[in-house]
Amino acid sequence: MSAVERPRPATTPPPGAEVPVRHPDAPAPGVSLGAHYDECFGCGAGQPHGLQLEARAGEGVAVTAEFTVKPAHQGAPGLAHGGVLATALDETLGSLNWLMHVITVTGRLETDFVRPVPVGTTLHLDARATARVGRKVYCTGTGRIGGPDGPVAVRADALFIEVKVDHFIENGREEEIRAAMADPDQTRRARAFEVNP
Ligand SMILES: CCCCCCCC/C=C\CCCCCCCC(=O)SCCNC(=O)CCNC(=O)[C@H](O)C(C)(C)COP(=O)(O)OP(=O)(O)OC[C@H]1O[C@@H](n2cnc3c(N)ncnc32)[C@H](O)[C@@H]1OP(=O)(O)O
Repeated sequence: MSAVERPRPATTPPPGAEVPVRHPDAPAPGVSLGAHYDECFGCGAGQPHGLQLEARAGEGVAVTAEFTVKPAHQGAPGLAHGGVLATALDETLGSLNWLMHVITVTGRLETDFVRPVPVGTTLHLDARATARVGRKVYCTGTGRIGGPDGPVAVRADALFIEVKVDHFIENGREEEIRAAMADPDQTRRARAFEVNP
């Protein structure tokens, strides 16, 4: 059965799944992860209306992040759009890549919207990987308001799938791929994750 035909929520790890392992070269807890791509809508500085989310390494295979909701992120008047909040969770979960030194992309993202999030609010996010099975990484995250220990406003369970750099080279629009490949830092960062001892 192909992935799109799957009838069941697939974000619950099966029995016997491996425990995710923190890579020995993962950034130390508290260290900022930086953007994986400057033009990323989630974390890049090159997107003025993007989320410009800043994530940092946590303990184990976990990260924390903050994102402040701007007027450009509204759905209803004065409130964050749900898709933007899902993006914040997606980006935070995606940054777990840095802790495991793998490249993964979102296969499935299940989001609960628990409380409305007003413009100007800083969303305090955390994410952790809970299990791995082959190329599949199971992970979970929350976004809180009012502080890192504040009430949960959004949460997500997700399934990320490991890919190689070729996934981007083969599927991305040519002009951006060419520019990324011409940037030695970008290429080095991406390729480094393919070697996963
Ligand atoms: C020099 C160039 C420089 C490049 C630099 C790049 C740097 C990048 C660095 C870091 C990037 C991080 C970016 C983070 C951004 C935030 C995260 C996002 O928003 S990512 C974007 C949104 N996601 C997608 O666009 C995926 C689109 N989907 C796909 O491409 C494919 O469907 C893919 C790769 C996910 C899977 O396709 P398959 O053909 O490789 O593999 P199959 O066999 O279908 O799946 C593998 C296993 O996963 C399950 N699976 C896949 N999708 C599933 C789903 N939706 N639900 C349940 N299971 C699923 C399958 O059933 C299979 O499981 P079984 O091994 O048989 O047990």
